[in-house]
Amino acid sequence: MSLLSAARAALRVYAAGAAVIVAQLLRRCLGGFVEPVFPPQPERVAIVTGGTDGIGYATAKRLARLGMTVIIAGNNKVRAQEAVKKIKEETLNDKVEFLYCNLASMGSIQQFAQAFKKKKLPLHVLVNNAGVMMVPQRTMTVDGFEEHIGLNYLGHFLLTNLLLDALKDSGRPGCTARVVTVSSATHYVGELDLDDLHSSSSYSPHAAYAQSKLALVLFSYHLQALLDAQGCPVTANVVDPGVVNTDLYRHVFWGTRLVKKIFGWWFFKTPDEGAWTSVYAAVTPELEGVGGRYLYNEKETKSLEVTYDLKLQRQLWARSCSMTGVLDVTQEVFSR
Ligand SMILES: NC(=O)c1ccc[n+]([C@@H]2O[C@H](COP(=O)([O-])OP(=O)(O)OC[C@H]3O[C@@H](n4cnc5c(N)ncnc54)[C@H](O)[C@@H]3O)[C@@H](O)[C@H]2O)c1
Repeated sequence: MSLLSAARAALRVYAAGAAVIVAQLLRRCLGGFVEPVFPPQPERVAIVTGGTDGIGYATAKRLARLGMTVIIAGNNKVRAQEAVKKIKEETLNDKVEFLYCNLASMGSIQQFAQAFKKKKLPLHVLVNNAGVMMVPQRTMTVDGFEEHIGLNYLGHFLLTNLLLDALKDSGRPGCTARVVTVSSATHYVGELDLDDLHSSSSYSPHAAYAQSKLALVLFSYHLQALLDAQGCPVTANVVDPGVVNTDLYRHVFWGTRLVKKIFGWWFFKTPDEGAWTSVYAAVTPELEGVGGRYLYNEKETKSLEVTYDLKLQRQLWARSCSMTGVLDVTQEVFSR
């Protein structure tokens, strides 16, 4: 990627963020964000990736408050112990635990899935939330994938596929299991380079992040199409949390970090507000049996036009299967 294209990618990502911030500011001025109310979910089990911090922590806490059994999947044991203790204390729900899962390692994801299955628990909700943003230097995962596409996208692709049988076994018509995947408004400015998903020819942290978030939208839509074709009681939706005051911004330009520090309380959503759409997708009766939607501020909205391109969805799915060793059943399922 030339210097010019990298600058263009950065400008596009910042413009996407700025547009969301203006919309959030307007909403704050016009009455703010109204906390949604959800029904209790005492019998249901959820996994939340990246549930130790930020939006994931707020999501895990809200699900625990609704009475769910919550498993936090993450790669930071110390943060996880604190998070589990705090959630238990604040929600008075003891059914919260941590299971180690480094999404930047396919081996670790496989071990996580095995450890979860050993527990013989059902699985009703999988929240694919963890992520990294704008890592300055091109960094590789354990398996040699560029970190944004490897962790944010391929990690969740593999995890979801490994847990799909548990979700299918736990869902029932009228009470479907749900896959909730956290994307971002940056997907609107993302470009998918199927010939160079790992940015090996040149690297832009902004383009790499936006690409990973675009891939997650395409993934969710194709997953829903496969689930529909198989008649499975599982839905897959994708959520956009808005611009949220978390540590995700640790790598952004220092000027942006300064603005966030001073005005974050006003411009940004709180992590709790940022979690509402994930929780909505995970539990609201309004979405019973409804999948393949892009959700923002607890409402359906349109994602980038190219995300509805069925051929691109299939191509990305096939490429992801070959990179992660997942069996691609697309052809078989659609030719039945
Ligand atoms: N904060 C925002 O404004 C914003 C906007 C749009 C989308 N998002 C998305 O929301 C999600 C949560 O982000 P956040 O803002 O809460 O950021 P955060 O940095 O507070 O949390 C990210 C979480 O991901 C986990 N994680 C990172 N690397 C991991 C790995 N290798 N294995 C397992 N877990 C790992 C971290 O431990 C942490 O719990 C991300 O997918 C992000 O892209 C955030």
